[in-house]
Amino acid sequence: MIHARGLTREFKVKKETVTAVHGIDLDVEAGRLVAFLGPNGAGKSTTLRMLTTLLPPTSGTATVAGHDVGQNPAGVRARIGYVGQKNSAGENFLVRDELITQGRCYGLSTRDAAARADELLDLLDLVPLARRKPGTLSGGQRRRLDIALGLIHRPDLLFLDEPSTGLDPKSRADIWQHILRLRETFGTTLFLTTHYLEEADNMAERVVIIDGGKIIADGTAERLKNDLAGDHITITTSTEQEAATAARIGNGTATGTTVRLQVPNAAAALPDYLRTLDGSGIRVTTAETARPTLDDVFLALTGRSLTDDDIPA
Ligand SMILES: Nc1ncnc2c1ncn2[C@@H]1O[C@H](COP(=O)(O)OP(=O)(O)OP(=O)(O)O)[C@@H](O)[C@H]1O
Repeated sequence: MIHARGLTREFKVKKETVTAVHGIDLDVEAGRLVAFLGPNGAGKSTTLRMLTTLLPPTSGTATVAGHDVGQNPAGVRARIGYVGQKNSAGENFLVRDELITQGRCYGLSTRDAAARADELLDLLDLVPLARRKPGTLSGGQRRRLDIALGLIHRPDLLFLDEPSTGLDPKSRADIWQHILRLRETFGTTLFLTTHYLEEADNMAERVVIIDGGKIIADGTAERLKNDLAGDHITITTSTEQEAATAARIGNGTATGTTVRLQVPNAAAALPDYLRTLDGSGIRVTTAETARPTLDDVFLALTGRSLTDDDIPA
């Protein structure tokens, strides 16, 4: 569904050249749900804009939904949907009429556009709001309308830029339910950016991480966490001196009386570690194990946290 090779985009800023995206290779199979993650300025939006034909690449190629983005941008646009961060509905028409107008813009007959609008209103639980103006909808309802607008022409592939950002936790969960439902119903391939690592971890089948314009990790969240981050053991001791010794024994780090170690399998390693500490006369007051997060993956790869800059956790 997406095949990109050496995709690169440079921007000239005064006399300097900023390479926003640097030689990306990417293949996404039909029907997948892929989360595209990275810190601010990593190159996510620029990649999305190239794949959706909004921005020409400086070099490299991309075939999206069967068409080359450079040679046949109209062909690409006919087969993809794009839900940006800004609301795409206008203010003048009622919700259902917005959808019908969008369908007409894509060349559907009025009858087809109306049938499709009704199908999407139903799928996205917008039926009770069909006769309201978009300006009167809540943030979550508006986001659902944006998704419906992106789907009006039955695209094979839907790009979503931060679909859940700015919504309260309940609306975020609700948007995800709808995203999963539309995938089940239409088999649409979904490629989305998100700052919410937990959502990417729980929902996406595949996670692609970009940093400095380059893809630095690509795989299932489970595989990335197992291969690149590993589990954690955290213990506390009675004194800071004991913590320092326990950290040395376990090859970990001590902060005050807390010791943290990274191990491949924490549940298996913890009993041995506790026995060793006991043998060295160290009194452990608490012990716990934790599975890694996608942030641990990013930290292992770059030495930085994905949540360092103003990204919500
Ligand atoms: N039109 C432009 N002119 C100059 N530089 C740009 C332009 N668009 C993007 N950049 C730069 O390219 C880099 C990548 O930006 P991009 O918007 O793709 O990042 P992002 O990962 O989407 O970030 P965010 O999460 O903050 O939206 C950044 O350094 C940005 O400043």
